[in-house]
Amino acid sequence: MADAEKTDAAVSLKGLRKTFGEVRAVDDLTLNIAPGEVVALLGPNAAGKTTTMEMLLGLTTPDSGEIELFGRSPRRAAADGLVGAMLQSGGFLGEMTSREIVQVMAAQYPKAMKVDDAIARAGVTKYAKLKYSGLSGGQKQRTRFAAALVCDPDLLVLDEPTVAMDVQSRQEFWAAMRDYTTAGRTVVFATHYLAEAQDFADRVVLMRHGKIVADGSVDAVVAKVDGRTIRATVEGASVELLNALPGVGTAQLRGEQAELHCSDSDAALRALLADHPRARDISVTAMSLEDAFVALTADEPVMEEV
Ligand SMILES: Nc1ncnc2c1ncn2[C@@H]1O[C@H](COP(=O)(O)OP(=O)(O)OP(=O)(O)O)[C@@H](O)[C@H]1O
Repeated sequence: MADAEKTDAAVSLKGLRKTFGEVRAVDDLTLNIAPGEVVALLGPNAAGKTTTMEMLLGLTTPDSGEIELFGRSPRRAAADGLVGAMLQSGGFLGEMTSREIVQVMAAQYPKAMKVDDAIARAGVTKYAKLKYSGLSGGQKQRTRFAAALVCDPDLLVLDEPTVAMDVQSRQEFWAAMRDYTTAGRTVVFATHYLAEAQDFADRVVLMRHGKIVADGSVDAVVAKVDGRTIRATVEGASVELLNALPGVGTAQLRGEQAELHCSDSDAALRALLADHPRARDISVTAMSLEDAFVALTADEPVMEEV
């Protein structure tokens, strides 16, 4: 990205590296996020998502590289109330009520929103007077959300925000987030729920081994992986032979259920039917975000036989 554009970025990460002993958690990562973008950080376990977010927030120091949030250092941006965060690590004092927790956060910022507004937006009102230690996992998550929101930040950083929430809580959470982002705020969130990325993010950044392997809209990321998926019930097939079919990239076989990720699904289907004329329940589908995720983050071609 050009320098002129970079200074306008909500988030600018340049050449970030972080190692823990032998592990390269984040490996030369460069990423610019414009104000108003909602970005999902995706990747398998240990891809480096949390480490990236912790560096972005100034909680971990990179070995090398540069970080700017709205043209400021992460600590300056946080002190100025520009950033709200909801992380997996760290907790609150169990003896405090949700309301007290949000109040304490609000007291740190001169331009914080009203405590009751943050509590209402995060859906905490009903149990705001209960002690944090007695809350369910999902209620704790919502309290953290209220605490992140109360400084009325321009940038929200959320690490697996809905992890302990039930389906209804999750829906309410994303509805609250939509309200928040319609005002043009920037959000970076990590999730293992690809549907959340699909429904909510303008842009997905897919990480693997500390590097970015795909970056763009869901459609653009899915389009990075050629082809379609053929699913069929096939008797007497072997995964090696399915993998050897023309047009097949990777094949999985679970019992008689074959799943072929294809670069040329027409050629693959013709060959499959030639070899297995009794193949049945055949479907051919375009790649999903999940297919693209697997294809782009797998260490080895997926070859499973059960
Ligand atoms: N404080 C630490 N000490 C040692 N190793 C660490 C530390 N923090 C992270 N790592 C390692 O760095 C790598 C990246 O971890 P990170 O938590 O950033 O991944 P992640 O993508 O957030 O994973 P997950 O989806 O499981 O939350 C992992 O191999 C992890 O074990």
